[in-house]
Amino acid sequence: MAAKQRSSRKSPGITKQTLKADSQPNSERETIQLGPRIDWRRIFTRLLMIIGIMIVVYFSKANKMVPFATQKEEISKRSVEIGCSKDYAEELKHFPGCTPRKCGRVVLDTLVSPSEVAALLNIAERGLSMGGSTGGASILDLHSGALSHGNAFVNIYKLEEAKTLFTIQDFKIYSYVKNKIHHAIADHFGINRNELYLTHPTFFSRITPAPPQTIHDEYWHPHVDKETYESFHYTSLLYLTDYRYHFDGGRFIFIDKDSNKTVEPRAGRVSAFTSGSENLHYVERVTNGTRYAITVSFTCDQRHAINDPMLRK
Ligand SMILES: O=C(O)CCC(=O)C(=O)O
Ligand SMILES: [Fe+2]
Repeated sequence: MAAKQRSSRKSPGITKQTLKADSQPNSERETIQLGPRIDWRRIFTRLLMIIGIMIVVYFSKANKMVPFATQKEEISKRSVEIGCSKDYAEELKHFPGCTPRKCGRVVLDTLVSPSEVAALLNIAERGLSMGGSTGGASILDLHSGALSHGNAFVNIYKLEEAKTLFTIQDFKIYSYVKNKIHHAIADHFGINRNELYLTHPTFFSRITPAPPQTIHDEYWHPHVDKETYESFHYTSLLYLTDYRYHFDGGRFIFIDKDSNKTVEPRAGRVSAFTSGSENLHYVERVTNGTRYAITVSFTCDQRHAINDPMLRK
């Protein structure tokens, strides 16, 4: 009876031979067990722990912020080359002299002078004072006239009160700086400048911490410029205010596999990069102050070229 009870309680790892041995005296029974028992529970727990550690290491690496350009340093030129994504395959056939073959990023802090930055910031402030988004992100596009206004856009050139807002000098400086950026991009990426064109949208941006009201206020989503704006081949940003002095948050972040790379806005800093998925990026939410920048965009496709803006009477 006792033996029967024991056999009904048998557990994994106990062999026929052990059961037979049950009938032996206690001291002998212990030594007769066959081989070590496999503790599956322990193995499973260890495995879970290892997987957990691997996940933590992976994500901590992916979220690690490595500065590419801090606000404090003045960088005459800093660049990094990155393998081009496949995004350009088709365009390489159509625009061989312009489509990126050498992809990457470049930061130039001395291309645009402080007085040019001051003049451009002044244009942005004047223009945006005529409108502005109810949410945190406002734009002013001098080419099309688009100006954020409440939860929508108006044409600044149709606003009576904006008729005398801009001068010829404003447009001159805007085009002059744009041309410098155009040349610098062509030089850096080794392409023919005559086959590279300014494209839409090229615009001033103003970002504040105000809560978003529409999708246009949500600038912080990771994106690829070439997907958001189809015509883009090269994106550049000219920052007009300084990270940590004029605003908090608002750093530009490249999302790379190994770690993220940050570009801290600095007045006069030009940050240019190829617009494909090799340069997935986002802008951190601005938590304090006001951030001003200009997005200056370039295409290799002449059908998407835009002209310099002109004073309208
Ligand atoms: O303002 C910036 O730093 C970047 C904005 C941006 O990513 C965009 O307009 O696509
Ligand atoms: Fe972007």
